[in-house]
This record gives sequence, structure tokens and C-alpha cells, in this order.
Amino acid sequence: MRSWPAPEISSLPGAGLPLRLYDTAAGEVGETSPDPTARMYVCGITPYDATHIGHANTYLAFDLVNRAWRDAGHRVHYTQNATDVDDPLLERAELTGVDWRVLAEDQIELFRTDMAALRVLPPDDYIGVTEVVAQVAALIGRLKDKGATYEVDGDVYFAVAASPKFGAVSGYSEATMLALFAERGGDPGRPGKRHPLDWLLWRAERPGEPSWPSPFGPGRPGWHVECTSIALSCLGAGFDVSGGGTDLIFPHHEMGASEGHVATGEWPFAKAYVHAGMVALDGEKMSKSRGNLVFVSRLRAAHDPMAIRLTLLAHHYRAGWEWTGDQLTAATGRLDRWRAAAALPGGPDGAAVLALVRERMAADLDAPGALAVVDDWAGRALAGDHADPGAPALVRATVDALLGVAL
Ligand SMILES: Nc1ncnc2c1ncn2[C@@H]1O[C@H](COS(=O)(=O)NC(=O)[C@@H](N)CS)[C@@H](O)[C@H]1O
Ligand SMILES: [Zn+2]
Repeated sequence: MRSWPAPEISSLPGAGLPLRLYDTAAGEVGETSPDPTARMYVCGITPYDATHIGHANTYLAFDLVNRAWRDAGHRVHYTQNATDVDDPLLERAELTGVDWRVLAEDQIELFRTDMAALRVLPPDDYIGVTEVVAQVAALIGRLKDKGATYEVDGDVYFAVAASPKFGAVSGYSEATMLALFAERGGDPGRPGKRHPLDWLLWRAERPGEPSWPSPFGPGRPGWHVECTSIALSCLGAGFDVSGGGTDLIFPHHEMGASEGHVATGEWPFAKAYVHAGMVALDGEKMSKSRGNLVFVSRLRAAHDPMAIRLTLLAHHYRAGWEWTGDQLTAATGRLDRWRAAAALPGGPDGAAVLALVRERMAADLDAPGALAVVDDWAGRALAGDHADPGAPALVRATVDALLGVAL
């Protein structure tokens, strides 16, 4: 699938510091040490109810990773999927009387438009599951050849007992796993399974459901294996970052890592598992199932997308937080102040701003800290400190390249 147009990235003098990120599997911040081309897989949307602020918060986090790696001198190979066939999508299509393919296409186009407006750098590979079903089936075949699968009434399951590393990503207890698995699309109680945590790799065709041919009969892929297959085919095992919101830690990223490990024999599947915090509204996680959604496209009708971006940047990417309209008002004020300061004939030392913003972003993406650095510079510039005539241009370039905000 087509991704979206890439925004320009201002060039900056010098280079950024090695990026440090919190790795869920390690339970601590560690230094990413990518090759000259860093490799990142970020789970894409299930295309309905796009693009809500929760989605945007997560994709912005990995946009900051992308920008920090580029500033540190790396190229970035960025892969993202779209789960354009899956139970919740089919249910929504049924509910709204829209053909599921049309719903997916419309929502993916809205997502592209929102991402471009927020100046999120596009992935190099933007792949819909329906484009790669045969490839996914081939991966399931590899898992079958390794003896890691079995069938229940025609559906193909991954046997959790076949994965020596299961649990290494989340570190959750079995009780937590069982609860989250049931909540997030799993079927722990299905009769005929060997273990409650065994998960679906291939769902045999049901009447009225889309299906594709496969060596195990007509049907469609399970959720986790689609991402494993696309990450392996585009990036290869041992890629640098597997990204998503914290609700993907388990079962999605845990089970995907087990599939990748058993299929390739290599560990880790991803060197770091990086997760963005949940955005809430009225005390509840913003989610499709709850319907408490604030949409980027609606906000864009009345607000500068850069103010929306700054609202998100004001929170640390790992912090869960609550969306309130006054935050957007505050961000609009910040954007106006930054733009006024960047339009002045000079300001306080610009090189210091670049160095401090680089240091903040390399420290597990401390965007709030970076915003404070620019706030301080803008405040002093607007108060009449115009010592460095080159500062406004350098600050503008810094804010663009590292924070993605166009002044
Ligand atoms: N309220 C929220 N706050 C932060 N991130 C969220 C929120 N809701 C969803 N996300 C993140 O947005 C991304 C897309 O979510 S999604 O549309 O439900 N799609 C999926 O999770 C799958 N298609 C991944 S393969 C995921 O990384 C998810 O963790
Ligand atoms: Zn995924």
C-alpha cells in the first residue's frame, strides 16, 4: 500500500547522541545500537475509528525515535502494517452496513491524511495484511514444520509449550496473561486447546467471512502472526525496535516474539520492545470499544495540526495521560510564542538550544524536557535577548528536525 508524503527534515550542524530507550523486555532504559540503517517495526492501525488521539500519541512516539536516529547519523528502515482484516473490523463493517474492504480503505486514507498533517515521517513499507496472506500462511507452515502448531476444528494454533522464551517480553504472571488474553481477542477457554494461552495462527473459513486459500485450507490469518511475518520479511530477525502502545505488550508482542523465535531460531526477535502510554478520556482509556474517542481529523478542522502535535509532545511518550481541551489551548499559546520568537532578528545562543534538545531527546525521548528548553529560549528572546542573530533559524531547524514541529 501507498504510505503518505514525507515532510522535509531541516538539516542540523553536528550529530545527535546515541538514542536511549526504555525496553519493556529489559525493564529499563538502554542504549539502542543500530547498524548504519536502523530497523523499526511499528504496529499499524486496525482501520476503523481512525485516527484518534490515542493512535496519534503512539505514532508520534515512534516518529521521535525515527527523527532522533536520523539526527544521530542513521538511515531508518521503518515498516508498519495495517490490520485490514480482523474480527473487530468485520464486526464494525457488519454493524454499519459497510463493505469491510471499503471501510478499511476509507479509514486508512483518513489515517494517512492525519499522519501527514501531524508531520509524522511515513514508513518505508506500509503493508496491509490482505496484501501478504500467502506470505503469512508460509510462516505458519514454517511453524508447523517445527512442530509448534496443532489444529482445533480446522483452526491452526501455536502451542505455547513450543516457545522457550514465552514471557520474556512482558514478564507478566500467568494469571495476568490469562486475563489480558481474554480481554484482547484471545480464547483461553476454548475446548480442545492444549493450553489456555495457545493462540490462533489461522482461522478456518466461516460462512460470510472473507477467506484465502492456504496449505491448511481456506481461512484468514490470526492477528499476531501477521506482524511477525511482515517484520521478518521487511526487516529480518533482531531488528532494533518493535513499537506500539502498552496494550500491545501482551498478548500481541509477546506472542509475536515467540513466533519469530521459533520460526527463525534467533533471539531476540526485536532488540527492544518500546511501548507508548495510553491516552484516556473521562477517566477511561480512549478506545474504540468504549467509543470515547477524540479524532485528529475533527480537531484539525479548528486547530493548527502543530498545536495538536505540541499537545502530545507535552507528555512523556510512556506516560499514560488524560486528554482535555485546555491542553490544546495551552499548546496553541506555546506554538504562537515559539513562532513569534523564531521571527525575531536574534535570540539567546542557538547552539545551546540544539545541544540541550539533543540531550533531552536522546534520554528516552524526554520531549517535555525539550519543550522546556525551547520555552526558555523563546521567553528570553521575546524579552529582548537577541545576542545570537543565527539563533532563530537554528532553533526553527532544531524544532523541526527533532520534534517535527513546523514554526
Ligand atoms: N488510547 C490509546 N492510547 C495510546 N495508544 C493507543 C490507544 N489506543 C490504541 N493505541 C495504539 O494505537 C495503535 C493502533 O491500535 S489499533 O488501531 O487498535 N490497532 C492495533 O492495535 C493492531 N492493528 C496492531 S497490529 C497500537 O499501537 C495501539 O497500542
Ligand atoms: Zn502488530
